[in-house]
Amino acid sequence: MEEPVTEEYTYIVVGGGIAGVTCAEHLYILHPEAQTLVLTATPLIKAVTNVLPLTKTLDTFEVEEHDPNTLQSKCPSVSVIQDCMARLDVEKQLVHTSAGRCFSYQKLCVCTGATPKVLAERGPHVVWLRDTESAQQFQTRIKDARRIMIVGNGGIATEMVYEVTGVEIIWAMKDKHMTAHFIDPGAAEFMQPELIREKDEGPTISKRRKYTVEHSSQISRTSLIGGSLGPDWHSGLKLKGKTERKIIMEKEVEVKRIFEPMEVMQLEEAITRLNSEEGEWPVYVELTNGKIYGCDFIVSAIGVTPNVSAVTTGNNFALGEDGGLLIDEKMRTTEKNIFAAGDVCSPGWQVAPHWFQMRLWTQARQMGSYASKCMWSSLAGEEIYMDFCFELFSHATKFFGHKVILLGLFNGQGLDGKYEILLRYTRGMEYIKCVMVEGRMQGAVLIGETDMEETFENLILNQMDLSEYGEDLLNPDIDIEDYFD
Ligand SMILES: Cc1cc2nc3c(=O)[nH]c(=O)nc-3n(C[C@H](O)[C@H](O)[C@H](O)COP(=O)(O)OP(=O)(O)OC[C@H]3O[C@@H](n4cnc5c(N)ncnc54)[C@H](O)[C@@H]3O)c2cc1C
Ligand SMILES: NC(=O)C1=CN([C@@H]2O[C@H](COP(=O)(O)OP(=O)(O)OC[C@H]3O[C@@H](n4cnc5c(N)ncnc54)[C@H](OP(=O)(O)O)[C@@H]3O)[C@@H](O)[C@H]2O)C=CC1
Repeated sequence: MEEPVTEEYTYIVVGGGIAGVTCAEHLYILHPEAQTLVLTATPLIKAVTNVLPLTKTLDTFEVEEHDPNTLQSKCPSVSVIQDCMARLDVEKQLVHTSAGRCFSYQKLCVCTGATPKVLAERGPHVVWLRDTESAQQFQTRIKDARRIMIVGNGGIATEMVYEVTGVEIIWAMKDKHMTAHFIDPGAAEFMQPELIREKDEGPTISKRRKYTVEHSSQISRTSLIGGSLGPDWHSGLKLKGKTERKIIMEKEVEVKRIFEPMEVMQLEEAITRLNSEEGEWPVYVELTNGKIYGCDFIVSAIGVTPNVSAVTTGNNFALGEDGGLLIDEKMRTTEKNIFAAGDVCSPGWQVAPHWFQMRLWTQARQMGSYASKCMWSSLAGEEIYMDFCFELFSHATKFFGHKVILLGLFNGQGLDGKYEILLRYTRGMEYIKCVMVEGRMQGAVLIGETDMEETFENLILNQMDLSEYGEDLLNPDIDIEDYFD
């Protein structure tokens, strides 16, 4: 067979999500004369807009889906090609694609994101949420649903429980309290009243410029490589079932078995555990606490796995414990001239005491930006220093309609339970938690319009001894910003 012609690029970025697009945009700023290729499996790419700095390490921003031309017209030396990286030849520095094309690079950045982990017993009744296509499928299924089961206790489960109306939801979680992946039991209790409230149904106005992927065959449902959605995944969707909203939380459980109706009816012992008024459901789930629920479908919201297979096949990349591409402090993988950023990577450097990885939009953007500097500097022979954003974990989001800001070791991560907590709590208004070790602030959770994020960010970063202030640190009558800003 004839070898394809090799098309030459200085930089290749694989992936059109936040990490990849940010990396390409910043490569253009740093090195506009270089030819950069963004190779992406999806027809639409992500773009960050309306960036508003909240603190030194924290921005709020919106993410839109765009036609690739938008990036190409903004950054003329950046080309976007919709194709899938099928094989990577690290020796010859070549990327081979599914369409049979071949590209050479001097520096490559892998930004292929992550794929949802799906319950082991996946089948036609198990769905997940990752990209535009899976969100649309969820919308289609929810409209005829009376009861669904959501499995997981992280970001997606939390947002889905809040956004979906007109359906009975069984929320099955491993933990003792909801949203444990992000918040502590106190904060969960603060949010609890919103759980039972039926969310106002405003008009479904899409904040995101909406593009419909017309040819769903372009990405097969099983390939799981669509670009990841973000905070506004629900805007523009109608997420209403056909009954009354009701939430049943099943805590400290996992899924034991998933049954088809025929199978469950054959199990006499199972029938006795079913609620007699239930009638027939398309699928049944047995939980580890012995309960069996019938439902219309199951949502698997149990986290993500880095999407590394396209690069690891035939190569020897070192991987982190969670299966991501291991990267050093210059975002380099263990293969020459190959960098990685976003959900696909696992930081292998000695991270700062108040930073850790969470696979979030914010970090995908920060890593994409820093990776571009690392790629450029390694080509130009320039010295660069680690970006300041890796000094402090910070995340701004919304849960149950409340603004949530997480800073540093906000859940005492890595402190082995050896910390004190300072708390200020006004029901329905605000929840402020500080994690303290020997009078120094290590992390904070801020829920509501607290306006404390900048002050607390400084206090965590500068590790000032706050012992003398004791609980007055959160005294609402003392304006601590005057002391510490
Ligand atoms: C429903 C949902 C809600 C979320 N909400 C939030 C939130 O509120 N806040 C937050 O901070 N984070 C949120 N996240 C997480 C956040 O979206 C991700 O962490 C972030 O988008 C990851 O960006 P990425 O660029 O690393 O990967 P992705 O966005 O997944 O992009 C990966 C890209 O690589 C491409 N690709 C994959 N394989 C190949 C290949 N072989 N060849 C070519 N291209 C390939 C894909 O097509 C895609 O374009 C949410 C995630 C989901 C699913
Ligand atoms: N507002 C935000 O910031 C949002 C962020 N996201 C991000 O999108 C990505 C996908 O979200 P999501 O899927 O919710 O993932 P998350 O990583 O947020 O949460 C996954 C949850 O599932 C639990 N889990 C893992 N395995 C099982 C299992 N077999 N059975 C039951 N529960 C299990 C985890 O528990 P454990 O940790 O104990 O393993 C954890 O509570 C994540 O990177 C997330 O951070 C998504 C939506 C909103």
